[in-house]
Amino acid sequence: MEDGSSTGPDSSTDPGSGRRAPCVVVIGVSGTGKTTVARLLAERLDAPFADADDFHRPADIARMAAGRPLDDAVRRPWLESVGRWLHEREAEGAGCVVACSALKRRYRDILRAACPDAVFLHLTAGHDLLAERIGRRAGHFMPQSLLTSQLATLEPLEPDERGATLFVGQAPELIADTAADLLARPGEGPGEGSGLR
Ligand SMILES: Nc1ncnc2c1ncn2[C@@H]1O[C@H](COP(=O)(O)OP(=O)(O)OP(=O)(O)O)[C@@H](O)[C@H]1O
Ligand SMILES: O=C(O)[C@H](O)[C@@H](O)[C@H](O)[C@H](O)CO
Repeated sequence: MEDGSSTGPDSSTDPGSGRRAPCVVVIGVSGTGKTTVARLLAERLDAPFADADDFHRPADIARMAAGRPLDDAVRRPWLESVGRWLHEREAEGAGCVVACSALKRRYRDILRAACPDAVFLHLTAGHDLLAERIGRRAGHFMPQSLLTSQLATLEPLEPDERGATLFVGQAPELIADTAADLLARPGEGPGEGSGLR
């Protein structure tokens, strides 16, 4: 629609919907498939992808590999660096997808402070499915023994947090399709807990 107005959509706005390209944070405990699903979702959205594991200090990777969980103090600078990545991508306007555990509400607050429009997709599954997936995964620093601590630390999305929760029993491609669909229709989800808030 050409009306000569100077207040039309900027380069970050989907001309079809008038919405900005989303900045998505795929969250959840170890083994839920954050990296796998976030990568597929980024492809579907044609948006930049990052894995928050790549932002950890080597000493923190070594700590987790040795079976010692990170604590709030150690996670803060890591989350702030993930927040800077989100902030930069938001400024570029092409949307983005990052896989980042962001287990606690206050961790997500750090990311939201950097990127206020961030949408959180929480991937969930029960202990046994996750333990089985982590056990089968090769070449990753995260030991299965930290799953208990991850689940104990987890604070699910609260009602005022923008996002949705997806159970990960299906193939990763189907989960990414569902996520892309939810993002394309915010506010039209099938109901509390399953739609995008
Ligand atoms: N939906 C799925 N169905 C079956 N296997 C999956 C699914 N999603 C991921 N996997 C497999 O489960 C393992 C864990 O996936 P992934 O590394 O993506 O999880 P993650 O949440 O990023 O874990 P971490 O936080 O420990 O890095 C991988 O071997 C992956 O191939
Ligand atoms: O906050 C944390 O405890 C860490 O971010 C972990 O979640 C790991 O990085 C991840 O799960 C392993 O890949």
